[in-house]
Amino acid sequence: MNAEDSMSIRSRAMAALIRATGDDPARLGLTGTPERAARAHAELFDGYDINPQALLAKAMEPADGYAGLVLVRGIRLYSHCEHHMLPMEGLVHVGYLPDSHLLGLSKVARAIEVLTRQLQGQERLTREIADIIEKVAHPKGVAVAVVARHHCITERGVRQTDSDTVTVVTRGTLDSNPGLRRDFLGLCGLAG
Ligand SMILES: Nc1nc2c(ncn2[C@@H]2O[C@H](COP(=O)(O)OP(=O)(O)OP(=O)(O)O)[C@@H](O)[C@H]2O)c(=O)[nH]1
Ligand SMILES: [Zn+2]
Repeated sequence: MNAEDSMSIRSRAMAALIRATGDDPARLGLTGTPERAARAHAELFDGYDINPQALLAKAMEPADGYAGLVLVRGIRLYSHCEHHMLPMEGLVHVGYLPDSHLLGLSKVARAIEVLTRQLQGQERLTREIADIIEKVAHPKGVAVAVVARHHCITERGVRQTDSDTVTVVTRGTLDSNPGLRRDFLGLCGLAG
């Protein structure tokens, strides 16, 4: 679908949603709202046309003797759950044990942002982040933890306002070596 078609579909959908809400998209305060909301929607879901793996691969460098754990902690997460299309927000922590190459630190956050600008499930997002790091850097181990609050849980439905969800994927030595796994969780503030 071309960009013009997709914006026109979004604008019409936003006007229909306003009507279904019980309001009138033609009233003064809502002038331009369907088009504005359509632009915001397109911006929040612009992760479909970018390849996160290619983005991550842009800034690789030789490990040059560094063989320790690399942790990129506290990457801001703002995404939308595929169940309700409501926001989920929180933090992503990424750790890997390099083999021959290091990843550009900013590219880790950039690649994650691409994945978050799609409809997501927290478990799938966690796995997809681990997948692309494995494919691009071929590290000895990789670990990804996501801590997120889902508005579908906190703001509606069961309304568990204090509940968050933690997901952890570990691969390679970060999975098989309990000490390394514990180090990762501890450095992320997730160990007992
Ligand atoms: N596993 C998983 N579940 C999620 C995620 N986001 C939302 N959900 C859940 O998806 C489920 C959808 O359940 P349904 O019964 O179809 O939807 P619902 O009637 O709106 O359910 P309630 O939220 O319980 O009111 C709910 O239990 C949500 O909490 C996620 O990222 N991962
Ligand atoms: Zn949801």
